Amino acid sequence: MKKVGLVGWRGMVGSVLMQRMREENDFDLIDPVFFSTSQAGQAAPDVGKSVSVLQDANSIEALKAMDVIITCQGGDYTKSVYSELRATGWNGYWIDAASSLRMDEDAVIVLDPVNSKVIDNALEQGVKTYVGGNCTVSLMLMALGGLFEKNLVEWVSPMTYQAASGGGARHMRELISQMGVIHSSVAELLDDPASAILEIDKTVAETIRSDAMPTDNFGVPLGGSLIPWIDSQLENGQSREEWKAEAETNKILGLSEAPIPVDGLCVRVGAMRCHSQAMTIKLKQDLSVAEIESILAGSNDWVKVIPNDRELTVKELTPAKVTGTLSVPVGRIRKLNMGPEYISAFTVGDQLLWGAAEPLRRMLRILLQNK
Ligand SMILES: NC(=O)C1=CN([C@@H]2O[C@H](COP(=O)(O)OP(=O)(O)OC[C@H]3O[C@@H](n4cnc5c(N)ncnc54)[C@H](OP(=O)(O)O)[C@@H]3O)[C@@H](O)[C@H]2O)C=CC1
Ligand SMILES: N[C@@H](CC(=O)OP(=O)(O)O)C(=O)O
Repeated sequence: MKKVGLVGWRGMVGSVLMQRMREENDFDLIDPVFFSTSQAGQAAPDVGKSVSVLQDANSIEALKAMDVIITCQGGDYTKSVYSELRATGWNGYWIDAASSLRMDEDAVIVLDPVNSKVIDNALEQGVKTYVGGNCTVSLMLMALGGLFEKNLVEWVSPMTYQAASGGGARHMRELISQMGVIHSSVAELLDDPASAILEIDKTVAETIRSDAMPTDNFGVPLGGSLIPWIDSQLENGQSREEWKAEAETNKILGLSEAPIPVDGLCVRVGAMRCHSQAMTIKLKQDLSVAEIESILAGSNDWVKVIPNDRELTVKELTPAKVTGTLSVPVGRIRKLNMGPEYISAFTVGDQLLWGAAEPLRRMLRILLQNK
């Protein structure tokens, strides 16, 4: 059995990965070794078989003994150990959730329901480094994969509504705390049916702007508001999150020589762990909505086309419905007034599942099948 080192397994993305690996009995197929940067020597998690105590995730010697390493520990960890580990001649498979290696020439971005051919090619060529894509990009491609596969997309402009979880566990906690502070500020007024709505609104606005709102993680209020910037600022005016849309989409699809333009604005909203995106798409041909829906629905087992109907849309195409599931609904598909090749679409997906953990465990499965 392959020795598989798991780093970052107790973090937020790592916990979702562990949950999925248990559900799919992945541990039956591997000899797992758990690592930690802070708890070496302590007991490893229970995965239904005997495992050693936690190993030191910074020990190159211990990492070198692995056939495969899966890490959800973050970019700083990758930067601190990856090159040193490779420099020793270690030729194992490195599977990573962090963005640091994504655009490296020697790395492939994995999203096998969309790019299994790119992955198969890379395996044949001996590529040993596989990185999960940015959550927004992976979720867009899970939804629109069929149109890309048939080379029907001239360009896409995704406008995103990204959940708090994209910032990490502390950001999720902060969002809920912010909501609690807002509610507490008007709880008595809410209990009184005769209270004036403008009084409630004024108190809420004052609370959101006040020091009572916990903002250590987001820097500004998110609850009752939104943040139209995600990640760092680039010189061309894009945010880094927006830059990833085109760069990663084309790398995932293997189109870097003739890239498809993908650009839009990324916005943080008060959802917990589902990213949503409203997309304007220019197609290369005038296709009927029925044809488009059929192409999208046929592209993988998780995409689900929601007819452009009010009742169905408000029930099926929301973070509340999708959270914690692998389903990737896409709807609001209609022709736009700009012309017959212009369509809209709206998609929702759990950014911790398809956006982070799931492509990693599936890459491990591909490796295990391959050898
Ligand atoms: N958040 C997201 O949406 C996405 C994140 N990623 C990538 O995954 C990386 C990890 O993200 P995320 O899972 O949010 O990070 P977390 O902060 O939840 O976990 C990272 C590490 O922090 C350490 N840690 C310290 N205290 C605790 C604690 N109380 N509970 C759990 N872990 C603790 C653990 O390492 P140790 O055991 O060594 O102490 C853990 O592996 C990111 O840096 C990013 O590169 C990728 C896609 C999406
Ligand atoms: N930046 C994403 C989450 C993330 O971790 O992205 P990446 O894996 O590209 O760093 C968000 O905030 O929603």
